[in-house]
Amino acid sequence: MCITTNTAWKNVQQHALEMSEFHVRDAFVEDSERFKKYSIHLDGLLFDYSKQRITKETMELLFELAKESDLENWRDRLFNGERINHTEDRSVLHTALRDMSDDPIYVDGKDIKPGIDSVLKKMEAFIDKVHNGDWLGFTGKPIDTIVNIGIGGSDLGPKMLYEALKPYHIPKIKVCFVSNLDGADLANQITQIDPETTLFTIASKTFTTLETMQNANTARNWFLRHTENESDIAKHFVAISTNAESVAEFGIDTNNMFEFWDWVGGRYSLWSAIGLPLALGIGMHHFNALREGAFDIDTHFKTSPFERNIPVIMALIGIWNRNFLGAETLAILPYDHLLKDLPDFLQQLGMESNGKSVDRDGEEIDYATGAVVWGATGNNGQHAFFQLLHQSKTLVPLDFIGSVNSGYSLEGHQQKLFSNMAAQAKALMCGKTEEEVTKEAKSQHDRDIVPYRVFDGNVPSNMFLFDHLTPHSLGMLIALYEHKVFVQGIIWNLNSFDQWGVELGKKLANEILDDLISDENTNKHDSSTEGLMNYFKASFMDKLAS
Ligand SMILES: O=P(O)(O)OC[C@H]1O[C@](O)(CO)[C@@H](O)[C@@H]1O
Repeated sequence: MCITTNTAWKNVQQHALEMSEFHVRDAFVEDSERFKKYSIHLDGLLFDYSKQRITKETMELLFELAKESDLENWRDRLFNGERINHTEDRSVLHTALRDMSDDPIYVDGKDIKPGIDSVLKKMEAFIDKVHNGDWLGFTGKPIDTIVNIGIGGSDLGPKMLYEALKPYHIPKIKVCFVSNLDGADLANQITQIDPETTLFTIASKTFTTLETMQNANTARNWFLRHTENESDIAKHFVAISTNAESVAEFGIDTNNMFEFWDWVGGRYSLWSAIGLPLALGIGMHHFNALREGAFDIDTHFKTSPFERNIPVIMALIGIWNRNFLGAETLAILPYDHLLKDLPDFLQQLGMESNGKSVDRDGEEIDYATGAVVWGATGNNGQHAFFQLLHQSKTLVPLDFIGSVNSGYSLEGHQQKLFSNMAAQAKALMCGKTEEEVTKEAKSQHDRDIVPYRVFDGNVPSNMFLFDHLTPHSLGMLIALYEHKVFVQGIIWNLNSFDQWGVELGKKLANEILDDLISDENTNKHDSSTEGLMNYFKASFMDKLAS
């Protein structure tokens, strides 16, 4: 099935040509109701998409596109646990992990809800023990530091949320995250922790990931340098995985393993036991509030008509910008310091899911898919990269994310922060015409530099404005993006839940490592790689020798 030959796709394409002269600034002048028409208020969240380059007709055509892709049916298949991740032959059921209803959810004829509940209960009991000081380290001291070792989906979500929920931190527990294979990451953490009071959570769906296994082994060796008794590992290492066999092989008692399942994708796993370090850091009740926020969005996604369905609208606007206006990237700009790691999290979610070039049927596609997702806290970005957003010829759609109220009460900050976010969105939309700049000129110099001060504007943005940043609202936010990515995958006719593109590099890294540590020159690789390896070998040996 080639989606670009479908009627709905062609209609949007034709419409995009007709929209070439459209400017959002003018659309607001022509329609005083525009903000109201293109914003949705849902449970403490204002989603405003009025600054997108869209009209009523654009949205109607995009909704048609969604219908033509059979989205409703795919949505049901997702929630019902069908094996829609066909290349890995798996269901995709992260939504089951936060399902607060009493309804069963079946995989292979078996209700998975009791298993989910049992792991949640195990997490809760464990967290209680740690928080109450009943889980003791090898010298009898209670645990006060958690070090999570994991990477990708086994790191980014819990880490981002732990930072984002700083006002909710349990004061006596500190949670750190180690992900990078570079020894600098673990080494820096190790200098700050006490083996007697530290608990390592080794988080890996597969329990084979090179980075995580290397860091976990190094952590275990470091720990064993402080105790003679190997059985003390049980008091300081727990595992979060789907792979009990490898966990046992590593030396962690499987009683200290928090299980999850192959129907949870890595980048969608924070709702599972992968959330354990987060729940240890903020408390199980706040972790549950996060799950509830996501469940509310699942319900919204399942039941709202497309015209009022936030993730569907987010997805369609993303497709409009990517495929019909030619935008190659999407910038995520949190105007909330605590959300500084959100762009990294959304980067994996969007790019690992939809960075594909064959469709569900394995056919090469001729249209653009996942945008490059990037970003940083908006206020800092203003003084770094916003120049390009305002005045270059590259179109960069933006998602602004902020909250009305802050978890901190420093006077004067919050209103100024909001003013900056609103000002940037406005400047990017309205721009500044030559006429306006000329009118303001007071001197000959001012008149000479008019062209440098003109802004085209018309830069499309979404605004996500929360009343408060809470576990519940963050659960909503993440679920919105998850479903957005899902909808886009359906319209692009992709499998959003595999990630074969990361395999080749992993395999080659192992091959290169084998050759790097061998004394012989194998000359197996291309000459560029050989050149690099030889340079590394020579310099590395020199260092060891010196
Ligand atoms: O949890 P694991 O199995 O260690 O995998 C970590 C990450 O590695 C990836 O497989 C990509 O390399 C991600 O999809 C995943 O989140």
